[in-house]
Amino acid sequence: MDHADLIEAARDAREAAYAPHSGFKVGAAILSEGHVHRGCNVENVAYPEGTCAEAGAIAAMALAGGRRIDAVAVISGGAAPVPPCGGCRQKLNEFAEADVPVIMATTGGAREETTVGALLPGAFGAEHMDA
Ligand SMILES: O=c1ccn([C@H]2C[C@H](O)[C@@H](CO)O2)c(=O)[nH]1
Ligand SMILES: [Zn+2]
Repeated sequence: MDHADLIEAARDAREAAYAPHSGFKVGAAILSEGHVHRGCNVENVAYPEGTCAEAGAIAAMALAGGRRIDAVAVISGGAAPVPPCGGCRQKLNEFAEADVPVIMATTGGAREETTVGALLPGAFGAEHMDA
């Protein structure tokens, strides 16, 4: 499973996005121990209740028993690749090491790559809970 395949999985998930309020469809795919888990954004007329594609993919991973993120791909339809929102950065950090790649793509073919650690420097983690 290379990054191009993970982007294709995210592209497929994006087709299922429910985004009548923003019109902005997003798909995400997580590689976890050889398995791919996908998610799409699901909006709500009560806008804050909408959920991101990344959150959906994390939920799918957890349901399947996955507890480790090895790579993430996110795809959207705008001109520039979209990075995960702040809340999703924290959600990803729960299951990913700092060096885990995050590939951000557009349906038009643009592509950027960063890491979970670069997206959330100084993250609050379990180590901060030590008594
Ligand atoms: O990384 C992102 C950024 C935005 N969105 C969604 C949330 C909302 O439904 C729409 C516009 O913000 O895009 C995601 O799913 N993932
Ligand atoms: Zn988000």
